Parts: sequence; C-alpha cells; structure tokens
Amino acid sequence: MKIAIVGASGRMGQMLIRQIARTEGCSLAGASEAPNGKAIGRDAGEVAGLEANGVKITGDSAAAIAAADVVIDFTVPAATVAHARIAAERGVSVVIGTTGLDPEQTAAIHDCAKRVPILWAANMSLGINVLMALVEKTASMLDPSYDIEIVEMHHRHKIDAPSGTALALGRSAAAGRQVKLEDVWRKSRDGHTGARPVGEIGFATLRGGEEVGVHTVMFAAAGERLELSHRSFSRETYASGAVRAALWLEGKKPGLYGMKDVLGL
Ligand SMILES: NC(=O)C1=CN([C@@H]2O[C@H](COP(=O)(O)OP(=O)(O)OC[C@H]3O[C@@H](n4cnc5c(N)ncnc54)[C@H](OP(=O)(O)O)[C@@H]3O)[C@@H](O)[C@H]2O)C=CC1
Ligand SMILES: O=C(O)C1=N[C@H](C(=O)O)C[C@H](O)C1
Repeated sequence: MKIAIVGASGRMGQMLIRQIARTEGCSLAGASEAPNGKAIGRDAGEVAGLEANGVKITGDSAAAIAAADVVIDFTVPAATVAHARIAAERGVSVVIGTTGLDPEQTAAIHDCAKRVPILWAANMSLGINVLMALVEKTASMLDPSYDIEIVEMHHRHKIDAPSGTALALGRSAAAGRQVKLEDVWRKSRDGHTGARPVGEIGFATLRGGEEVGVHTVMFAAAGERLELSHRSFSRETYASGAVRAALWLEGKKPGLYGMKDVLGL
C-alpha cells in the first residue's frame, strides 16, 4: 500500500515516516509540508532521522496525495479539511488524527466520507480505545451522584484544548449515561462558578514540558472516587495505530470509520 504523509516534518509526521519504514506491506509514496514549511525539498527519510529514502518533502499536498492509495493526516484543522477534499476528489482513502476541528470542519469531513473511506480517531492507541469502552461501561453502572471529571495533560506545544481524546472520553461517559455530551459538558471553570450541577461532565486541561499524553476519568461521589487513567510514553503507539488503520482501509467502502472498527472492540 502506498501511503502519503502530510505534515511530514511534524512530531507525528516524523514518527509516521519511521513507522512506515518498519511496517511490511506499505511504503512512503509522498510527503508534504505547509506551503512555506522549512523542510520542503529535503528527503523525508532524513527529516525523520532515517537514511535517505528518495521521497522529497513538497509544499504541494495535492501532488503527495495523488501519488498514494491512502493519506495519513496529523496536521491542523483547516489543512485536514483541505486534504480530505483533495483525497475525496482523487479517490484516495484517508486516516485523520488531527484534533480540534470545529462543527463546520467536522461536517466537511463527514461530507468527504460519502466519497472515500475515512478513518478518523482522536487517539489511535489501543490503550485509549480500551479505556473508552471501560468509561462507557463504568458510567452506565454508576448513577449521576458520581460526578464525572476528565483531566488531561499534554506537552507545552499543543494548540487545542481540551484534547480530542478528553472530549472522546467525555462522549463515552455521556453515552454510558444516555445523555448528549454537549448538554452536560463544562469545558473549563473560572471565577464564581456556583456549585457543581448534578450530571455535569467536567474537563480540566494541563499543559507543560514534553508530556506525550495523560488522561484520567474520575467518578467522584461523597464517600469514594473511582479513577480510570492512561498515560502515553511515546508517540509510537499513535503512529503504529495509524499505519495499522491505513492498511485496514484497503478495499473498504466510502464511510466514516473509527479505531473501534480497526481494533474490533
Ligand atoms: N489521533 C491521535 O492519535 C493523535 C493526534 N494528534 C493530533 O495530531 C495533530 C498534529 O500533532 P503534532 O504532530 O504534535 O503537531 P506538529 O505541529 O508537530 O505537526 C503538524 C504538522 O502539520 C504541518 N502543516 C500545517 N499546515 C499544513 C498544510 N497546509 N499542509 C501540510 N502540512 C501542514 C505543520 O507544519 P508547520 O509546523 O510548518 O506549520 C507541522 O509540521 C494535532 O491535532 C494533535 O492533536 C497527535 C498525536 C496523536
Ligand atoms: O497533541 C497531541 O500530542 C495529542 N493529541 C491528541 C488529542 O488531542 O487527544 C491525542 C494524544 O492525546 C496526543
């Protein structure tokens, strides 16, 4: 399978190039950066810390995507929408890891998924996807007197908050309670907030250092607190999930898929 990486010199882009190099059954067919990116013209293998692989990083994402069967996108929301539209026009499958898309951008991805298969997940790691199932089950077993709070910490470079994973965990908790997340979420607190309403799902965001990703879901009641927690020590876990997802997309019909489908959870 021929894979294109957009955002090739980013933290995830480099990790994905290394993951493709060590995975059987796939090869790097194209690599792109933002049109003014510093890595344009450089060898993608060298940028990722490997030997040269002959794939030059281009500022023309459409050309990189056209050379591939599937494009893997961990970039920024506006670029992700543009890449998905290009892929939909050219019949190229898409794996999206980008988080922080607004409702309009989300709708655009759903639209593209009518034309090509798209796998989109806020977190590609096996552990987080198992955690999502555990959170849904736990929320279904505990009544709303158990306050749900989701705490996440990431590296200082992260530009969206709460993390896509925290929001997805919130969605799992809301599904367990059979409510809509948007009806009960409190994405941040500041000032004279008043007492916590029953049934709210709260979020707290920490940023600092080079933390790869920590997520904890708390169920806090008067006499006890249950915590379900996950910590990533390396981005390799996301990259291996994304490449596995790309291989899984082969032969799939147009539609929007998630890691649950890939992992059979
Ligand atoms: N689903 C998952 O499992 C995971 C998701 N993520 C998400 O992935 C995204 C990227 O994270 P991360 O790798 O840390 O971020 P980085 O900032 O390190 O990488 C993003 C890359 O995208 C590039 N880019 C920006 N615009 C374009 C464009 N128009 N065309 C091509 N490339 C472009 C950036 O270039 P430049 O720097 O020049 O602007 C940069 O190299 C985030 O949304 C993050 O939340 C991260 C890890 C796991
Ligand atoms: O930006 C990151 O680094 C990460 N982003 C994703 C998110 O927003 O949940 C996944 C992971 O937590 C790392």
